[in-house]
Amino acid sequence: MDSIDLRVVLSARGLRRDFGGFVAVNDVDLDVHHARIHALIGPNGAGKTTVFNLLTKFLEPTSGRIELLGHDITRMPPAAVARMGLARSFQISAIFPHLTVLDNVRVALQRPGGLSTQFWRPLSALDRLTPRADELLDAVGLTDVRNKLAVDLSYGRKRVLEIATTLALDPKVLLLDEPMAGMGHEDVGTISDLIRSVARGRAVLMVEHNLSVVADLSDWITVMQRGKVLATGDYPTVAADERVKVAYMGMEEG
Ligand SMILES: Nc1ncnc2c1ncn2[C@@H]1O[C@H](COP(=O)(O)OP(=O)(O)OP(=O)(O)O)[C@@H](O)[C@H]1O
Repeated sequence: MDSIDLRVVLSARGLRRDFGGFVAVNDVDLDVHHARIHALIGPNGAGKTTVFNLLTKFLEPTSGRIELLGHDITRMPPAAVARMGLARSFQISAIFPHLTVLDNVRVALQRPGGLSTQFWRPLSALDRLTPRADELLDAVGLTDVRNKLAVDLSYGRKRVLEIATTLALDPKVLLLDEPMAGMGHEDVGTISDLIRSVARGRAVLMVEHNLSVVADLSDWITVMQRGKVLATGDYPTVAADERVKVAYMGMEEG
């Protein structure tokens, strides 16, 4: 097997987070591989968002260890982890609605590490970033709306723009929070294609409720329930797991 493709870029061991007496994440092990799409799924309240918050260091783990690209990041601040190559794509709130699509990407390109936007720089100072911004817009299919205000884009394309601003950081690992939330049928196809293409050069870990998208996109799946890993494997393996079927019984598919 190809050692590069199978490289573990992000891993967690024995990850735990307590809130008062409540254990939201309990002894979670996770390995995220370069150039693979890994889905984190599970019923509401399973602990998926808390795992994301722990991996990005928005929350401190109660115990356990997290490694990014072979470095222990367990006690590192979020900005340092972002600079090392871990990016999280939020929902569309992360874009500037009254800047153009191009300027949103150019602003994103001038903030290495992503967390310290330098607002005082005039936009004209961003001119040198235009070629790279155009490349990114082309890669995500937004060239035709490059000069539109972000606020005027459809919901789906706002989400694409938001992902493009995250890709401006050229992350090694991209965490996607429910990329299909609120998407219409057409947009689901567009975003799926985009996720596939961005995963060629980096690891993608996504929380997603839409199980047909998970089945279609994921190379590997971790199923959580009540804070713990219930099952892990490829889609056919976890879909055939009796414990997973029971966990999902009565739960509506996205
Ligand atoms: N800051 C907090 N304080 C107390 N409890 C919390 C906190 N954050 C999360 N929890 C609890 O931890 C559990 C896991 O929540 P989490 O949001 O991680 O689940 P989830 O799998 O992302 O759920 P959903 O699919 O509904 O988003 C829930 O019971 C939640 O109420």
